Amino acid sequence: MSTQPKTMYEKIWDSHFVHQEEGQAPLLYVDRHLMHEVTSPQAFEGLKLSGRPVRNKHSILATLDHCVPTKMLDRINLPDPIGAKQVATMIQNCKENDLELYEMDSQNNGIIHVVVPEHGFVHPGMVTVCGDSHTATHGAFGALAFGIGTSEVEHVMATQTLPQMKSKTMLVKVDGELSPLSTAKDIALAIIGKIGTAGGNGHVIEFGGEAIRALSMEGRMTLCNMAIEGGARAGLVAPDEKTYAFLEGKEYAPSAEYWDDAVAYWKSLPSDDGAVFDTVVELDAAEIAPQVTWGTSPEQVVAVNASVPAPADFDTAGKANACQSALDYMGLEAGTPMTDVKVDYVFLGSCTNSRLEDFRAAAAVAKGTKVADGVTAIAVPGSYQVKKDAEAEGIDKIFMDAGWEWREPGCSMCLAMNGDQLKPGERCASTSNRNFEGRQGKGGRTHLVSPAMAAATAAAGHFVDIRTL
Ligand SMILES: CC(C)[C@H](C(=O)O)[C@@H](O)C(=O)O
Ligand code: SF4
Repeated sequence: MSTQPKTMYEKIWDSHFVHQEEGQAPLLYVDRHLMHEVTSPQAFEGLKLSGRPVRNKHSILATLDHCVPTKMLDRINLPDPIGAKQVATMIQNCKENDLELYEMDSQNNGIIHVVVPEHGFVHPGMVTVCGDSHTATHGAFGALAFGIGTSEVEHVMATQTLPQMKSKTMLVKVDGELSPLSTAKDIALAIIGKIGTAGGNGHVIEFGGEAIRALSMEGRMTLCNMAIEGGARAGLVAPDEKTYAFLEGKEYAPSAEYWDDAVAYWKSLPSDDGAVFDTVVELDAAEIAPQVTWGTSPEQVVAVNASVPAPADFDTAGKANACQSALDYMGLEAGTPMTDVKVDYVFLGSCTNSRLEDFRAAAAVAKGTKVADGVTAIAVPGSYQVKKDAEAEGIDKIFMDAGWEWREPGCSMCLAMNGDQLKPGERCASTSNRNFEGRQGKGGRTHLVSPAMAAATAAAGHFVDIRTL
């Protein structure tokens, strides 16, 4: 019997396909359902109105992250009434449905895409959904993980399935060796710079190649987190020894009794030799310099030693116009070296770059420095676990000695929903994933960078080519 070689996406798809009604989207089985306070209230409401119970409460893990202030006193008494309502509603909904929720004062609390891996909740081969676009993060484990809308959240809660059209497959192959000062964040930005924010439309991306295999699990999470910014439905990295080692012993990982069977199954998941992808993109890791975005879309990105581009540098009228409007919004002049661009704020955090590895990389650069005059720098761990681990290594002290603020976990200044935000016109070096207009506060200007780049920027007051430090 000859079997057609399959991609990892096709294998996960086939093993989760439940049914397809004539003329309708296929139904996929959902293994894991992640939740936060912003996108679930109407779903619970709908479920209640239709008198349906949650089908499998063990498939759900919830946290509070988006509306959560990162200053301790504000967490005790939430200053924003809308955020307070979302938080209270989430607590109530989880109580009523007997769901596990990492409340604000729990040592498990943090950003959903940071706490879920910490507990080993998502395993290779699982279909994982959440009412949040950065669910793609969990593709780092070789899980098919993607964001869904609120009505779909209700559908999954009620049925444990999701109507879903099959995506095309894209292989992004990054071979060669990354320079020690470039990171997974730089790979992600370089890929988006190459394919554009619509480049992955309609596709699930599998990241492969030597440079991806060489990444830590944290690095793979950073990369998959940003797959969505390249337009893809999801990002995937094949599971390997690093994946198994990361999961082993974690609370929701398979127990010792089932471990060998689980690993044997996970080993069957990587794309077969000869599997055909609809699209293939190749990059050379050695050519990826530390990146910094200059515009209002993640594809508007350059190497830190380059200059702000001009509309004439782009080959389509659409891109030239987008360049001009980005320059206007960002208050930048074409031709300015990126390293001359001064910042007011530095944000180290978000589900892209707020894990221990990110804090170590930033602390290595921040150590012995002082935040430049006029700059505010905040370090926001992705979870209490990260905070605790970082503090055990003295990382909090390194940042505070350098004049940074050391905060409680949450989405924080990744998006302006919790009190952490820029004032109009302020410019920020940010380790998050989106630099859209107003993303970090109305009129705020965001430049996306890696953690080490953020730390160097805080000390200098302007962007720095960390390769010259
Ligand atoms: C609030 C939520 C729906 C949103 C998302 O889907 O990504 C947020 O997490 C973001 O990063 O913009
Ligand atoms: S940290 Fe940012 S990108 Fe991640 S879930 Fe929160 S708001 Fe979304």
